[in-house]
Amino acid sequence: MRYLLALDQGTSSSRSIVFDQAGQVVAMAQREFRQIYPQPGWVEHDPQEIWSSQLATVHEVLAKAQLKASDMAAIGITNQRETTVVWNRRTGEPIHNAIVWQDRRAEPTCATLRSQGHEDTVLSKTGLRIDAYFSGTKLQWILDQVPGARALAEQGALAFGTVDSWLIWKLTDGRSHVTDVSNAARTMLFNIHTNTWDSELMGLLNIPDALMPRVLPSSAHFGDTTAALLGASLPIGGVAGDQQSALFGQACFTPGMAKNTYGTGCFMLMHTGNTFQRSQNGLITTSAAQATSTPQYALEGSVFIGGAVVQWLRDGLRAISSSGEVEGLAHSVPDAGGVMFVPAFTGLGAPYWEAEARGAIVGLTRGSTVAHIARAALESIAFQSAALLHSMNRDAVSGGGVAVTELRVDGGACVNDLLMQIQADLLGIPVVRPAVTETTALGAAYLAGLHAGVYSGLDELSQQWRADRTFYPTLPRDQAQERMDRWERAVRQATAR
Ligand SMILES: Nc1ncnc2c1ncn2[C@@H]1O[C@H](COP(=O)(O)OP(=O)(O)O)[C@@H](O)[C@H]1O
Ligand SMILES: O=P(O)(O)OC[C@H](O)CO
Repeated sequence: MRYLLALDQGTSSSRSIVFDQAGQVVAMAQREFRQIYPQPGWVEHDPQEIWSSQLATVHEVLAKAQLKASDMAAIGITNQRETTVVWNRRTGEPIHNAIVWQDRRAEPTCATLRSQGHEDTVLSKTGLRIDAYFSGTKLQWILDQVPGARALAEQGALAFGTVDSWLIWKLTDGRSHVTDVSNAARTMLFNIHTNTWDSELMGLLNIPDALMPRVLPSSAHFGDTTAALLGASLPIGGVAGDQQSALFGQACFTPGMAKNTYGTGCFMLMHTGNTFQRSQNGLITTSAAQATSTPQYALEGSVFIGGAVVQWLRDGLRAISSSGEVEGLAHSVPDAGGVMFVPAFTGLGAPYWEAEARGAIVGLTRGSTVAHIARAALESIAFQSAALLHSMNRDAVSGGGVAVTELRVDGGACVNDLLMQIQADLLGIPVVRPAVTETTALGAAYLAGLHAGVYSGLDELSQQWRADRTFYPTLPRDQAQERMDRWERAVRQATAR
């Protein structure tokens, strides 16, 4: 039996999972690490804690699985995306904390870039909107604000990386400074047509070339771990940003295949094959994980408040004492009784892009109960996701592609059967929950396994994918449309100024 070791470095925890060749979880280990909030709107991580927590989980998972490093055919890495690390090549020391994807400090720089009219250039080359979310302006901030950083960068003394690059540097003791296309695509510095760092964008943000990692397909030889670290040297054969990795782990390899991850927020990605599909409907275009050197693309949209609305019911409203209780409470009423909940706690993401919107609960009557609010909260996750999928379908079909025929789901909230049924009813297509819901880590394991020759190709992986449960739509389409219309009216109320 050949095993694969996946390192899943997420925003709130580092995890490691050992998979067997059939893609089943053998063992898992997880460690949380510190979230650092130096100012409102700023979010940082200590790169050394990212590394030490990740390494601890690797040792722990091997012990739990009762396996040795030498039993692993390869390592796959998947990671929180956009988070930016800069370190000194000689000492290996970071020169600043990692600036996390959620951090908004670079917004003024982005506003300037937008006012200078660079939006179309950025969008056409990178598929992205100009936003502080992406790495480029975070990197620029570090070079401008850390004393001496720019001069060191120009001399070639510093290295930039997203979290995958940082982990690979540590795993290989500085011998590999690399990343993969799906992570590079999140920097706003990478041309996703040519798969190269873009000199015009690098110039626009004033980023010296010498900082940048080498970019490889997502299934490739990224380096070998130092033998002393794990007791044997292991090849790193797969790397992908976590959302693209989940798309891969869900075996969504062809145009029109899509997945939605229901976590704190929701991330929906739809594969568009080797076609760069520019969105007319508020989505972004990104590189999908690439098993070969042929570029692969996806449309992506995110919902800021997904499962987090359930956390708010628990911690803010104190209507439930654990997230799992929401299903029973919402099930205790046949519908939301006309209540609509728009959880725009931090504005609304795609496809609305309403940064100033705030949460609203509308349609309350004297008969409304906390159960109706709980049901409306669950529905809000499904409404926001449906709005994303509708935008994707419009983009895909207008670009000559195909609409989504089933939605594959994962993430912490996909265990909620009621939510999944509401989702299928709104979308009018089956919603499919896989047997293995650790799809993010599985994607990285698959990418590594392909490179190590554990798998023959994508067909084998497609055949390996198994559904746990399929939720079929039961609601007549006109009623689903009427619900979406009421949702859109509620969104307009929440965004009215
Ligand atoms: N049964 C459930 N129904 C709805 N939401 C749930 C349920 N269980 C967990 N959640 C939500 O799922 C989220 C956690 O999912 P997870 O994938 O671990 O998130 P993340 O990776 O973003 O930390 C939380 O916001 C939690 O409220
Ligand atoms: O770490 P996660 O799962 O919250 O994912 C973060 C995303 O990659 C941000 O783009």
